[in-house]
Amino acid sequence: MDRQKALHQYILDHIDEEDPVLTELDRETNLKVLGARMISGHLQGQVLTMLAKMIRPKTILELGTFTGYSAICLAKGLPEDGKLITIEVDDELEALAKKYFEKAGVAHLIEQKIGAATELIPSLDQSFDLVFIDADKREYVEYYQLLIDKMQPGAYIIADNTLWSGKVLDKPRHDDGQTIGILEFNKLVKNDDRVEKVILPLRDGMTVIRKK
Ligand SMILES: C[S@@+](CC[C@H](N)C(=O)[O-])C[C@H]1O[C@@H](n2cnc3c(N)ncnc32)[C@H](O)[C@@H]1O
Repeated sequence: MDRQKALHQYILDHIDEEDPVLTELDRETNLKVLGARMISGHLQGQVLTMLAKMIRPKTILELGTFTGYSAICLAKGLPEDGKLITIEVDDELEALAKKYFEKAGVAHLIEQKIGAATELIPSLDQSFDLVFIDADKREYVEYYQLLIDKMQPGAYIIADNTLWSGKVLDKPRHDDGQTIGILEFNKLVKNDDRVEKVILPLRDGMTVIRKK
């Protein structure tokens, strides 16, 4: 085992164990769903739960449900009267995610919406204490622009994959819309004086943004 992998294993050995329901969800996702590597996984999931418990949101919006792993982790930080709305464009994932929301005992806290995030966000007539952006990398800038004005001071956005496998360091090919999207998003956030921001070098990079 190389040193990086050994350290990762050391971390896993010294944090809380994964909820067995999440282990089962991870396994079923890997067996049945294309693109299973997109799932958050134990370390990132645990960080999301911890951040949600620290931020203590009453309302959470997630863009990019996939099979529901991160939604469950975030919902664990909600109070009993809290609510998480999660948006996913692929309707074939809805039933699997719902099954695990029920198994994890958080279904009553979660509302699933099926459709494109940019079309659904404007129809949401509430503000959110925490937003987790994890949908189409080409659209991160648009998601941010649709959401940031509606957010209250002290509200947070967490954006996933902001280091994009290190591709942020290289000049992107002109047809690589995802890398271009992430680069533009990172630049926009860096230059936006309305927010405080930090990039956590966790997994594929996670930016934590706080509205001032
Ligand atoms: C990286 S995965 C999300 C992983 C999930 N948050 C987790 O941690 O398990 C991205 C998801 O966003 C969805 N997606 C892509 N474009 C979208 C869009 N325009 N609107 C809503 N969802 C979208 C994809 O279908 C995919 O399921």
